[in-house]
Amino acid sequence: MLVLQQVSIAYGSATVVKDLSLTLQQGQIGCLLGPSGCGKTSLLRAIAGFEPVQTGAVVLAGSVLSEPGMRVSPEQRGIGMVFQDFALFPHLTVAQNIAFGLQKTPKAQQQQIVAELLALVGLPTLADRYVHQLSGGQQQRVALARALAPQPQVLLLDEPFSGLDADLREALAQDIRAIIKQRGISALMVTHDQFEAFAIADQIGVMQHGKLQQWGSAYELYHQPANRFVADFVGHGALLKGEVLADERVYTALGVFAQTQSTFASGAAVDLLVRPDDIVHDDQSGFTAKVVGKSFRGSHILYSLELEGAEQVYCLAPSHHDHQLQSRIGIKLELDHLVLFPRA
Ligand SMILES: Nc1ncnc2c1ncn2[C@@H]1O[C@H](COP(=O)(O)OP(=O)(O)OP(=O)(O)O)[C@@H](O)[C@H]1O
Repeated sequence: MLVLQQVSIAYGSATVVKDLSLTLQQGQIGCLLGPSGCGKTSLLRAIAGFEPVQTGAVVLAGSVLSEPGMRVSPEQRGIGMVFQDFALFPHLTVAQNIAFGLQKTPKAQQQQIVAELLALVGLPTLADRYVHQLSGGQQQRVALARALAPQPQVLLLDEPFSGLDADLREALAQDIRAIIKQRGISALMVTHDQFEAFAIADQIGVMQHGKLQQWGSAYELYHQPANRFVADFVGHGALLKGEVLADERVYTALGVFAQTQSTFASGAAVDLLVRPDDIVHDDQSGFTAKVVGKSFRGSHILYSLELEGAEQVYCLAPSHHDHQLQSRIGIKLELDHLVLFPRA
């Protein structure tokens, strides 16, 4: 189990990670998501032992690896790292790259481990190739095998797919998830791409300005975002103005809805999160909206709709529901539960 307890990281006087706590259970895959510069890589580097912590502690399987003034060296942490640019050695073969961290292991055993890992990452015949003779996806598999060779307890991956094209990223993300699960180790990955995080992670952390805004499953982030930032950052959505009525139901331009919990009292001004899949096209509905934008997504079309009163929402409709720009369509808002924020 990897535990971060109120970790802060600073470069000079600039604190770039603040009081960040999270727990990654043994065997779990976590992902850190967040805008550029929010501190994701700094946090990964601190876990790996390349940066000191100013406050708090990094604890792995009950042992403190970092605290202010103390840092176990990166080689002694039992943590493997896969970098964005793969960082493979060009003058070594695939097998030599994988064996790089095994110098204290007897040769025969090294060969066995390399063969096992090459099979695991699906490259059993490429042991003698050099890096320049491999595709990007193959290089990333070799980088993964090299990081796994010393049998780390935790694997850290910093944007491991960013140099690869979209189709390959998705396939590789699935494969890497399966490989990590097969080894039973924990992994923490940094990515810019939320769909990649959804595909690979058990738990996702959303960071902003060095702070962890929420740590939860993809489902929780999407359906129960902790705050506006997470609501906006994860998935598509719009905020609809609402007023809480005397009976605590919420009045909006698309109807009146009961609060899931009575969080907001009568008279409160709120914003209701509306996801594109919450809006359903229905010509029988008493509510209509004007089509002001349209984006074809293959099986679906994402519509931007303008309501009476100029508020905008999105609607994800099956792609045979083909409506013209500027036309008016009937819609209804179908909500399982309400996600409400106090009006900004
Ligand atoms: N070695 C360093 N010295 C000084 N400042 C640094 C150093 N490394 C990073 N920073 C700063 O720390 C902040 C966090 O950077 P970090 O690389 O951790 O963010 P990130 O979320 O990984 O960003 P990106 O998604 O763009 O890679 C940024 O403001 C960055 O400029």
